[in-house]
Amino acid sequence: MNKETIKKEFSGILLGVIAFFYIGSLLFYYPGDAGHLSELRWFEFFGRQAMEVVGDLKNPFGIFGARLSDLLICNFLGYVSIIPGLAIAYWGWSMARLKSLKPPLFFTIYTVFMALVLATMFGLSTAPFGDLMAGTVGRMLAAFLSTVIGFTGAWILLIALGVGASLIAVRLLGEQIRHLASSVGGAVNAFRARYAKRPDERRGDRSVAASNPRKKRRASQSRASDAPLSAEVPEPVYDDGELIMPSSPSSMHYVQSEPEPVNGSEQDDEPEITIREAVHEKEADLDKRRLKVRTRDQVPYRFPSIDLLQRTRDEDEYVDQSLLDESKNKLLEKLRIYKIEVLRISATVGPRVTLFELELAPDVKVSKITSLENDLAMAMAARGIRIIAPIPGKNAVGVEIPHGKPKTVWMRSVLQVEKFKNTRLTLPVVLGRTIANEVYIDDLAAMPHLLIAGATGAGKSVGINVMLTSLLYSCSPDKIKLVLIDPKRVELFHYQSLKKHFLVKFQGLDEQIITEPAKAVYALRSVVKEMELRYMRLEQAGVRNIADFNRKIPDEALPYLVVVIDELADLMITAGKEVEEPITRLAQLARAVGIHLIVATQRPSVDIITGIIKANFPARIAFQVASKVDSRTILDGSGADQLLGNGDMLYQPATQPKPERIQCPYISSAEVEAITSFIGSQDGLKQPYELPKPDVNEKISSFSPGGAGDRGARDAMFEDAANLVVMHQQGSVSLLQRRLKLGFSRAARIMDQLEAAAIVGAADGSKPREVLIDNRDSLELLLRNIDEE
Ligand SMILES: Nc1ncnc2c1ncn2[C@@H]1O[C@H](COP(=O)(O)OP(=O)(O)OP(=O)(O)O)[C@@H](O)[C@H]1O
Repeated sequence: MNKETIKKEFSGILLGVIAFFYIGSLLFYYPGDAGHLSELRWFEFFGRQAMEVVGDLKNPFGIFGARLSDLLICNFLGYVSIIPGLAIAYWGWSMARLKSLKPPLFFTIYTVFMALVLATMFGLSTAPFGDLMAGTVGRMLAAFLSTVIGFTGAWILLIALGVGASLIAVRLLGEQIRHLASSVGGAVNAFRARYAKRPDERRGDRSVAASNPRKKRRASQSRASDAPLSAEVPEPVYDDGELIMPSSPSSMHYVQSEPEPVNGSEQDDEPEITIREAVHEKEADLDKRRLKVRTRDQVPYRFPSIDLLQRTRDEDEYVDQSLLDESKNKLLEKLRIYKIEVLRISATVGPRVTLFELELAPDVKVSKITSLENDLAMAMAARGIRIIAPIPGKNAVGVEIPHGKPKTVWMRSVLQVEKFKNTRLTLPVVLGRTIANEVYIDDLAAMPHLLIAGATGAGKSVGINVMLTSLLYSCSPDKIKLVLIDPKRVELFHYQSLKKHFLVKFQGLDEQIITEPAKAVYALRSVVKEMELRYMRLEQAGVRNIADFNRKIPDEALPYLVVVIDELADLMITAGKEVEEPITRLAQLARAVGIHLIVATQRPSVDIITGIIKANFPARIAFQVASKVDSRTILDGSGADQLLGNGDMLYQPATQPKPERIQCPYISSAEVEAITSFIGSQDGLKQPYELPKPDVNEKISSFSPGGAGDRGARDAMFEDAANLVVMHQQGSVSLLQRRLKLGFSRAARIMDQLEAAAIVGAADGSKPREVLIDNRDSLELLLRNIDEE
């Protein structure tokens, strides 16, 4: 339990005690106590006289209780003053259960309002208890209303106000009230179930549990299997150690329907669920930073204000316990059928899915649970179930289950955080919120290129807009330039307004956003040429990368180039190799000179995302895809086929073993337009950033450095092979065969060339060769040096 939780629980308990004291004092109000209190001054609680007075008081809550009740009942709202005491209790409950504090706030307003209405009603009545119920304030309000709108008018108005307020309260608080009722009901049922058992049964349970807690669980499992219902449940069948799904429809029936508890103790055996607290990102006003800057050519530039993004209401953090319990029960029920014993369970409620972390009994094989993915999805009648077995770095298995209350993550909310405002990343791109509600920001410069795939409508274009918007909010036009290639013609046209600030200009082309495949090839070759020229400049300056160059010669600082291709398939179908070659070249070499690619496709098939493209894009995002095969193509594993669409995504950074589930924020076209128009309305830069003309006649691969000093003899795949070997740190011929789809003799020949270029060591029998180059930066330098020899 962390400090924050302890603090909240303590405040909750304190408020509960205050509510008890408040309500109790008023309930035990005794009119005669006022006479005794008049002997004391109002602040006198101690001393001999106070002790004597306490002895005479009838109110069991002492001097303070008697005074409080006298003040509120006689001078304020009479007995009706008790009602706001319920709100204090509700505050306490919400605090202790770590719930959102909005419902208690509504409830407080409602109870105070209703207390005023009821007190006035009692003030209007002529009943003998009217005075005590209404108090002075109630009487005054009643007198005022009956004077202004008459006796009948006052009643009509008060009834209308009371009914109206109650209807609004039921709308706003209905779910919470139901939940509160179900929590109380659940506790009562559990209590009744326990004590409904015969005393000898209870004794039996206790003795089993006392001797061995695990036996207790087994005992209840065997009781469950003795019940008539379990006759319908087929035993899971194993074939050669593999679990086979039971085919009997009756098993489905059993799972779908709520199983009758066999007896009261069935519920007791379920592990308690711990709800993990969501991460509370520290908010920060993005507009409270230096918004006005001067570009290098002394043109004033103003960053877009955060107010250009819609001010959307924060969604409630309220965790619907009943939905959570429902999912947990279904999950545990299913696992119980397959005899998978769970020791502990915790839940993290994310924007779209809940992650249940299950700690399994030591004798349960992890593979047993992974094989249940489809089965669980069917049992829960839900899409989007994903099993992470095990969760990296944890002694637990994760099961992600969509919850019934999906929340939209808004762009504004992910940018207005301290993490983004104070980021030190070179090219910060916000990707969304994790299941723990944390804002996930990554550095495009470190990725260093990003491949995005997802079925149509899954959220790729929104995702690209989110990334570009993050860059526009964090980088000035001096720092980044954009190369936008949009074969679909409709996705990136809003960025046309950035032409005077962020879009590059291609020599020989009029457009700044490229839409035709032939021009896309030209544009990509221009970028390759730019890369070559940048390498030359880096070399002249004697530095290794763009960051060092910009530090060394700030007056000639090079901007980072972000190349976005929204939709690769359209280009690959029409231009094939001509597109693949420059993309591969850039992906392999461009990082050091500050050129980064974001490539998206809705067709993650092997003819679009070729082995060579994939090998050079270690960071990948998968939105929802149609099939497991597509998921494997993009992520090398399943999972993306189980996503929910609308920005639900898996991000696989180059440095992590397993992808992370993130909900991409939503940004509308209108918001993108507002931002780009705002930038476009400012004075443009004096000089556009111009990319050089490509050497159209020269084949792209002519930039390939080869091995052994003999350029002509080098294989065309030499450089790809070098990158692959360095990336995997494994000098094996079979790796080249597999990843580059080469025959053995060609792969072996390339391996010899790599040895001649001192990229790998000499052959040592059947062992993989030693890789002599540690990282891609060193490889890039080496390749350039060999090329010049
Ligand atoms: N992060 C998100 N949050 C909420 N809704 C989203 C999100 N992303 C996308 N959507 C919804 O899905 C719709 C389609 O999204 P988008 O245009 O990004 O899909 P796409 O993958 O680019 O499709 P296509 O490949 O056909 O262009 C959006 O109009 C929006 O309604």
